[in-house]
Amino acid sequence: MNSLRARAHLLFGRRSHQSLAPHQHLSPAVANDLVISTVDENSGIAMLTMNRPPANSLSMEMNEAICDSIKTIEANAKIQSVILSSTNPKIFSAGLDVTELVSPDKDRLPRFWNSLQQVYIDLYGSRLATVAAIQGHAPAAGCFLAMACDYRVMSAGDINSDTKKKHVPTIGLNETQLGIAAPPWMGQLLVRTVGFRQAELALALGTLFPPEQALAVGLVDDIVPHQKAESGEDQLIDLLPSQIKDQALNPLLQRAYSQARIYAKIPPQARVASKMVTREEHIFRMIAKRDEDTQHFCGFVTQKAVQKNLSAYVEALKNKSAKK
Ligand SMILES: CCCCCCCCCCCC/C=C/CC(=O)SCCNC(=O)CCNC(=O)[C@H](O)C(C)(C)COP(=O)(O)OP(=O)(O)OC[C@H]1O[C@@H](n2cnc3c(N)ncnc32)[C@H](O)[C@@H]1OP(=O)(O)O
Repeated sequence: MNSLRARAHLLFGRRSHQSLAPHQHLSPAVANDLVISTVDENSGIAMLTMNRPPANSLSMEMNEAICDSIKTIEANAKIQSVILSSTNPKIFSAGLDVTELVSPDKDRLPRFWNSLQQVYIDLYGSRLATVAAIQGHAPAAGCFLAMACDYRVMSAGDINSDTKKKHVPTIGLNETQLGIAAPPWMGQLLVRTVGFRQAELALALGTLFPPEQALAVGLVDDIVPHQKAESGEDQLIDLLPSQIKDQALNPLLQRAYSQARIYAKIPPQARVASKMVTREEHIFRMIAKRDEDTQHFCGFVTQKAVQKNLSAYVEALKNKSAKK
């Protein structure tokens, strides 16, 4: 147990981040614009709210802001749990910023990929208990963010009171639909989350699961109907950043908060040591294979056929948005 604790300290206590990250960090002020951090030392709970309109897509700067925010919260010994949420009520994260992938700058592309690897190392390997509050869509790397957390709660969707249209969020690794493959470590994370056969099917087909199906395969742990709650807790209200202060009666955030509180009450050494049991080898593998992974990614993405698919995909995204 002692040696396990020592190793837990090595991996989760000291930040691997500082010694490993081959990328520049943003100043906290900039990072705070992209990811808003709020903390409540009394409850031991923090909230990281992604705030990169329009879709919280993951640019290099966004990845760096996520890592910086985790690092800052981890440095506060009073905090044990963190909720990962979004200022956009319809999109948790649209995954990688696809504009990073099309006609990429050859110097930036590997740094961009390193920044995503760092999110894996820092979020999946965090000493904090992490709860994803998935209000809206979470495709591809958006799904990865959720899977890298310890617990996932997802909104069942809602009905627009004006148009009466139903909004149903979806989650999954849809890369094949873009003509690309999920990186091996992201695909393996899906295998560990939903099991081999479900992952094999979902990866090949690029399945985006609506909430009920996501729950059925184990991609999320809980789904929450949208009906507004009758009352909110003061502690949650205090934790919400001003951009989403009006969400105190949102049952999804309330559910995420209650789960964060459950985690915060578990003795941290025991919680962190048990988190290591399932995650340590995968974090170390990423660290060991980081350069190889970056080379594969850059080689794959810059292929002519892949660039053609990605360009067409970005064009279709823009056209879709313009038609609204
Ligand atoms: C040994 C073997 C080695 C093998 C090596 C293999 C290595 C693998 C290499 C490849 C790995 C690549 C990994 C990729 C992972 C990813 O994350 S790729 C990104 C995938 N994301 C998506 O497909 C999501 C695309 N977006 C949507 O589907 C929708 O936007 C939405 C469902 C999220 C939301 O829909 P809606 O609410 O209707 O909004 P929209 O009008 O569509 O979008 C609003 C706005 O946001 C912009 N946007 C959306 N998504 C992105 C994005 N991902 N990146 C950048 N921008 C995005 C969209 O263009 C609109 O913008 P404007 O209003 O036009 O400004």
